[in-house]
Amino acid sequence: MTILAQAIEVTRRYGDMLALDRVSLDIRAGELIGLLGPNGAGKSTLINLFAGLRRPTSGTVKLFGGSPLDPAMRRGIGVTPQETGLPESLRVGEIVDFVSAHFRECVGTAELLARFGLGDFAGRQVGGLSGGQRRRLAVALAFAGRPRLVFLDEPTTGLDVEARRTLWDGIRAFHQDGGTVLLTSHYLEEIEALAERVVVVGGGRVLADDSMRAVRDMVDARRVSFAAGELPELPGVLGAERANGRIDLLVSDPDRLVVELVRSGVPFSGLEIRPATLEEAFLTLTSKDAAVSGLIPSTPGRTLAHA
Ligand SMILES: Nc1ncnc2c1ncn2[C@@H]1O[C@H](COP(=O)(O)OP(=O)(O)OP(=O)(O)O)[C@@H](O)[C@H]1O
Repeated sequence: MTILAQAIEVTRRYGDMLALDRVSLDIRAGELIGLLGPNGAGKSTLINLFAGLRRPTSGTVKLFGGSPLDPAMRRGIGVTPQETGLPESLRVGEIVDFVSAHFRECVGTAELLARFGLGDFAGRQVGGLSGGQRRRLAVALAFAGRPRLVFLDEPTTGLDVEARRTLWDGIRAFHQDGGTVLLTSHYLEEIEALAERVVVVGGGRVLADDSMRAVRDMVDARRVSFAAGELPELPGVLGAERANGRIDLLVSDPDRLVVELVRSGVPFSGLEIRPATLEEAFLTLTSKDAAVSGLIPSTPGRTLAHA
């Protein structure tokens, strides 16, 4: 499959802050990729690099085989940043016309607005739109110039359920026509609804890169926590941490773990079992401490991206 955009061993620093640390990622034609990660993980930075808005400190970023700094390459992409300021006094239709005028081919104002549920608002001033309508307009603008590749940074933050679904439909329609999308989100359900491939970033690194299904399986983990001394080898442990006298084990089958723990005869107390959050699951799975602590043998899942 054709690679449309590529990050190769990309590092980006802001002063002392390491926002991206040797990240490699290929975006192939026709993919709908969900980029998932906690605040500050480096998602926006990665989009800004692909969009030519920032340069890497080291490593290479390619867009359509060329440089993202080249306007000819950038004309093939559409971007909606996390925050957009649209002129309040312009009408919705005028803004779409203005953006479209920058591209050789465009979707057309009426069709674009209809796709994003804004068909009735072409004549309305932006100042008269609700927050959700503005956000939908900002996302629609990324598609105005018939891009091959679209980057959407948290497209649905702040939208109600109906507006979110309308926006998802617009994104899906573009994808079904062969378009390629990379979108970021904090919401697993959003990534689940849209993406086929999921890239999880944390602390500036790619922590996992796999199909939605494989990532879902990884996240279906439970955290079993208790106080104990040295542990024997226990089955099905995906990750382990020891802090403040307690041991935290990330497991897919907590019942089996507890049975084996009792069987081992190791004294323990204060047993707690709770679902692992997405963030916890990935951070624990990739925790170097778990592997080197000697607490238990650590066997990272096959889907993990290795350092
Ligand atoms: N212009 C900047 N100057 C200094 N530090 C920055 C700048 N932009 C980003 N950072 C830092 O780089 C890190 C990555 O930021 P980035 O915005 O890429 O993360 P993110 O995953 O998009 O986060 P969020 O989900 O909160 O939007 C953060 O620690 C952030 O504070």
